[in-house]
Amino acid sequence: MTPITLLTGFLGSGKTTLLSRLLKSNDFRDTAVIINEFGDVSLDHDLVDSADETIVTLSNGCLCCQVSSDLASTLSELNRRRSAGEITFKRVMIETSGLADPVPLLHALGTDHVIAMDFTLAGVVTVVDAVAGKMTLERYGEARRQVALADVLLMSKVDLEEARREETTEILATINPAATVADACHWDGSAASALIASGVKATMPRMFGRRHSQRFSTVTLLRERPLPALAVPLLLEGLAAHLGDRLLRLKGLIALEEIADRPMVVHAVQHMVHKPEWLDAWPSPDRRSRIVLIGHDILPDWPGLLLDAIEDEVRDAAAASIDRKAAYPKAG
Ligand SMILES: Nc1nc2c(ncn2[C@@H]2O[C@H](COP(=O)(O)OP(=O)(O)OP(=O)(O)O)[C@@H](O)[C@H]2O)c(=O)[nH]1
Repeated sequence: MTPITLLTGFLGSGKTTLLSRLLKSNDFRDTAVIINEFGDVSLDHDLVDSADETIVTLSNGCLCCQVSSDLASTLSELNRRRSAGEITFKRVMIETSGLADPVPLLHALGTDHVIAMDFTLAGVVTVVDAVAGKMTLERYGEARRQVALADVLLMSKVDLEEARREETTEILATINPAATVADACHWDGSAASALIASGVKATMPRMFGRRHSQRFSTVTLLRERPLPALAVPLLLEGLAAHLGDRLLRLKGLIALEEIADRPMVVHAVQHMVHKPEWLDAWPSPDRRSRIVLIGHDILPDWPGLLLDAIEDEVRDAAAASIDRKAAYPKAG
């Protein structure tokens, strides 16, 4: 039987960051990964630095809404490829979308006979963002269910605001007192392997009604032409100022005019914009900038129009500055 670990946690809590780190450890070699993203353009696959052939992306929707068919067929296909000698793996990690309700996923893992023939649930790991955690848990039922069903709760971002640790620990204890709580940054490959080896089983939940407490939507911005660097902070500021609480998550892989060979990675989680990072190289031949926004009540065309306006303004300002320099009389 191949153990499956469910890695869950609300939007931007740090699932992909944890997964990337685990996959680099020796204990986690031979892991097949299924990544589910909410938007129709997937970025996490590009941000997890690991062997491509054992990573499967399920985008265009939330796994919990179409669970039994998609999950069973993905796991069957991984199994078929392993039997055919095309890939090897000893365990499976499923990174759910940040909006996934784990209940139908756990139900499918426990009851689907196709899955049950070869796979067994080894535990649920839920990442909780210590900075945004309190507000998220108060507002979103999805986040509370992810915490309630965890075997292990991993707190991320305590390095950003250590003062939130106690408050978040108390809230987690009220929702799920039985779970082990640890810091995400200290949770390494051997701790994860120990969980899998111990065979911790999430209690099989009863299926219950409404999966998403609100209507969430995604907006994707795609741009063929690299963006001027100054457009990026202006876009992030503009989105934050106008969307406020309606913007839950933004992530992007951006081609900049000034640094063409290395894509910039931007993340924002609710009101917090994380420091941008640069990948060493483009992960695929697709060099378009792609920015995904997830939230509610976002007019679908508006972020694109804002980006166009900012891009025009930045280019006009750069052109005007060049004109001014040319018109300035040279000394001597
Ligand atoms: N300082 C700090 N930043 C973190 C930590 N964990 C994650 N981040 C940052 O938080 C942002 C979101 O992290 P991801 O790993 O992409 O979050 P995710 O849960 O996979 O996001 P979704 O897939 O959109 O739900 C990134 O900028 C990470 O670098 C942490 O423990 N400390």
